[in-house]
Amino acid sequence: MTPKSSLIPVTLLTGFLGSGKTTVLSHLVRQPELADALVIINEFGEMALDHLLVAHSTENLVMEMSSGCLCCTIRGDLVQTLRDITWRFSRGGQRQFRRVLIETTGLADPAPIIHTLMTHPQIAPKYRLDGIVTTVDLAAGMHTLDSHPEAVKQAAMADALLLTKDDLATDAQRTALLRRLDGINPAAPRWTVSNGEIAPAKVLDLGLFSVQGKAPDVERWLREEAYAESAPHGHAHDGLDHHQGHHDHGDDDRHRHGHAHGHEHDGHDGHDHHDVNRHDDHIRAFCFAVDDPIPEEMLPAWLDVLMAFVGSNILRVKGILNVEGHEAPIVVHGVQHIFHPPVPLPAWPGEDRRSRLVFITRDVDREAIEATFQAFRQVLPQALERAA
Ligand SMILES: Nc1nc2c(ncn2[C@@H]2O[C@H](COP(=O)(O)OP(=O)(O)OP(=O)(O)O)[C@@H](O)[C@H]2O)c(=O)[nH]1
Repeated sequence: MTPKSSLIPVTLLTGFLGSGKTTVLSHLVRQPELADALVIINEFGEMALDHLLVAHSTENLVMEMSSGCLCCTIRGDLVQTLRDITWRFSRGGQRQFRRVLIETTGLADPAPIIHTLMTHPQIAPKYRLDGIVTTVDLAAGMHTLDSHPEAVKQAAMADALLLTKDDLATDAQRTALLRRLDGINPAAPRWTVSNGEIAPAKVLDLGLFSVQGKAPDVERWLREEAYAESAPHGHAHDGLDHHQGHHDHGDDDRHRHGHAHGHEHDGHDGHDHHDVNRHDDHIRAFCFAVDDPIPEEMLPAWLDVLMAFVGSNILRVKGILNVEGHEAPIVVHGVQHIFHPPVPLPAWPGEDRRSRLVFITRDVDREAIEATFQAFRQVLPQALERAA
């Protein structure tokens, strides 16, 4: 099997129509860190004029023009392109790029593209998803999220959020949007981006594995603390720790968006943290931890049932698991009903040996997920005993 770190990392740049993807891309491709990147623009319908800007700045560019059914053709074209580029962009048998950046059409649901990367028999063995980067327009974002569920999904699935057009946003727009993003995606770092200017390091190597083969940074990847409740919560008697919902805003620079208002002042302005779902985005973000090691036979059974019944509404799940009989942790990562094969890590990243899973779902509450977990935990030993 190819080691994870040697697969070609793919960054997905998504965001609603006009939210600033191409502007970000035009900036990124000019940076030396991206000299070894191949850019695929997955455009639907008419080519936007501003894409020519990108085309002038790099030779490593593939334009895909799709028409037909949005999700089917985009997926098919992408498979074709990802298959072809390894020989199209090779010289003397050497591949001329080390990473891929895909700009998706603003209307696309990112899930099918991610599934292709994770499961397609010719793609999954060569590529790995490095991260989903989503642009959100600070001025028009609220309206877009209200009107387009796919834009909510793009924001919910992101590993990093790029907040664009700060110069056009009023304080009220900015505050309202940031608060809404707290509910949709509390863990993704947010960066304010003016006219596309973003440091490549903020959008690359967002996955567990880096191009340089560095040790995986599980804490940064999981960001479990971002899901912690603002009010302290006692340790639950059922062996699960419950965290739901909201940013602690940290004291790192992940939220450095250049404004002291709003985002940092949550909880002091009359809104409590339950308010974050008031727009009825149906999005839930939560984490739960399990104290005791999980029986090995329980894990696939539980995940299978969960995925079968609510998989399409589990937008993202990431976890580090303590599995019985394993010294080191096992990492899992899923998008909707598709799970990456579990990856064993060489060692625990810190003292905390609990299993921790973070979920971003649509209309699936923490309680439902925990109830299935508890049910499996109680029923499985009995079932195994009976079968013996
Ligand atoms: N004022 C302002 N305009 C911006 C900024 N970033 C991008 N724009 C403008 O917003 C418009 C849309 O930006 P694009 O980068 O084309 O957006 P896109 O998401 O690629 O759009 P589609 O390809 O249509 O999905 C362009 O006219 C940009 O010049 C910004 O920070 N401030």
